[in-house]
Formats: sequence, C-alpha cells, structure tokens
Amino acid sequence: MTHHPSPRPPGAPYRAGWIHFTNVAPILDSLVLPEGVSAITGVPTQMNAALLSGEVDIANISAVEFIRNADVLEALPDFSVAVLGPVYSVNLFHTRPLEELRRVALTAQSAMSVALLEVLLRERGLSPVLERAEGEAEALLAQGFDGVLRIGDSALREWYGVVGPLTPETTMTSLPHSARGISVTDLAEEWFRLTGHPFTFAVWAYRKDRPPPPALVQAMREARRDGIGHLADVAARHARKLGLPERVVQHYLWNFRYHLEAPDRLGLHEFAAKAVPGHAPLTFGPRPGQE
Ligand SMILES: C=C(O[C@@H]1C=C(C(=O)O)C=C[C@H]1O)C(=O)O
Repeated sequence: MTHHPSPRPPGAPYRAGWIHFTNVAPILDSLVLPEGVSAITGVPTQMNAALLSGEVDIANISAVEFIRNADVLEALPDFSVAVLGPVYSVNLFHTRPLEELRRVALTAQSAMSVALLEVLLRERGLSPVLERAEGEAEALLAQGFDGVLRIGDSALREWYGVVGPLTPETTMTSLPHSARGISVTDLAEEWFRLTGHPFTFAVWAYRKDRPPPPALVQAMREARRDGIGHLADVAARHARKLGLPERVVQHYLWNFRYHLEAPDRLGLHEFAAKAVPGHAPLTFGPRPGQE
C-alpha cells in the first residue's frame, strides 16, 4: 500500500494521533506537547488510518500496519508497546478447545491482534471462521460464537472478570486461564511459547517525509521517564478509571517494554516475516544521541 499525500507546508502544525489505552499511559499521561504540535486520540484502527491518510503525522500504531506500509513509514528507534510473555489485554475468550473452534468474533478496533491470531492459528493448522462482531466477550459467547478476540482496556477488565479475583496469596501469573466454562488464551503468551521472543504490539511511526520535530521526541522521552518513575501513581489513577484493583493495573503496566530494545526488534522482525512475507525493509529513525 503506498500513499502520497502532499508534503506538509512549511510552518504547518505537526499533528499526532495517540491510541490512548491504559498501556500507553506511562508515556502519554505526563506528555507536554511542544508548541506547534497538536494531538487527537482514537482506537488503533482509527489511528492507523489517520496516519496513512496523512490526517496525522505521527502515531503509536499497530506494528502490523507499520510492517505493511514499511515503504512509506519509519518508526522511532526507542519506543514500543511490547511484552515478553503474557500481556493480559489481548485475549481470546473461548468456550471450547482451540482445536475445536468454529466461529470466532474479531474486534474492528485492532489490526494487530487479528494478524497475530491468524499467525497463531496457522501455526497450529487451524482455520475457524473469523467474523467481525463488537460487544462483550461473554455476550458474544452466549450468541453462538465459540471464540471472541478482545483487546485493550475492555479486554483487561473482561479477563479479570473471568479469572479474578486476585487475593493477597495470588499473583497475576498464578490466576487460572479458565473459569466459569470460559478459557482465556493470552495471544502474547502464545507467541512467547511459539518463538521465545517478546511481542511488539505498537511502534511510534511517522511518514518518512514528515519526521517529528526533535522537541516532540524529547518531550516523549521525558514523559516516559516520568511515567515509569511514578508507575504506582499512574496505576492508581487508571485503576480507579477502569474499576480494577491497583495491584492488577500496576502489574499490567510494569510488564510492558516501552523502549523497543533488541529483543523487541527481534520479535517485531520475526512477526513481520510470518505475517507479511515480502514486506519492505523496516526502517527506524536515528537512535537517541545520534540525531
Ligand atoms: C497490547 C495492546 O496494545 C495495543 C494494541 C494495538 C492493536 O491491537 O492494534 C495497538 C496498539 C497497542 O498499544 C492492547 O491495547 O491490548
């Protein structure tokens, strides 16, 4: 896919598009946009489209859209939403074993998780019917789907609703994977079982002809340092918003890898080879200090 919107006129404001899920809060919550930069927010598929149409100049987008459009996009070298092992918020809720799935409901909010699910099903030689359908997992399961893919804050809440509660004796990782007849398969954990690598869900991508002003990248790095340095506060604030225990949100957040380090790139390249064979080479901006 190649898009050619006209270049930004000199002096025009630089526009950012943020997917503002809780997992990006440690970067975005304390971000102070430099002068001349504005921002809109939306779900992943909206921000993917906004970046590709030229409506915004930079966005934290689904990694798969970065890979599919690697000919026109470049990514910041040190920003990611990645995990090694479970992520807790990219979940397949199912009522029969994976091998017996017939009809799976997909969310229209996410490009990444759909592409990941397709890779994981293919690796197991499975091919259930995949359909777009919105709604809560339990409601969709009651309507005849035997699998429901959910992402983001609502997936985290629904996961906890099925497998919780956390008690002082338990940890997030010791919670069961099924309860009340519903199993939850965490797609990032499945990816880890398959590859032993992290899974990179999002990168911060921009059009190659519209790189971000250095002041914006600097502000993002400072905001991330502040957010990670005050993770308990970020978690407490978002736990209230989500209606989840603080301990759950704190574990959810500290589990993310936000710096696109070598293992995260390895996972990204491995996923790219599996999901988008023949993709253009992935390019990244200069590393901090080398700009
Ligand atoms: C892991 C998640 O990460 C997000 C998932 C995305 C997607 O599925 O396309 C895009 C951006 C990420 O921030 C999540 O929100 O559950």
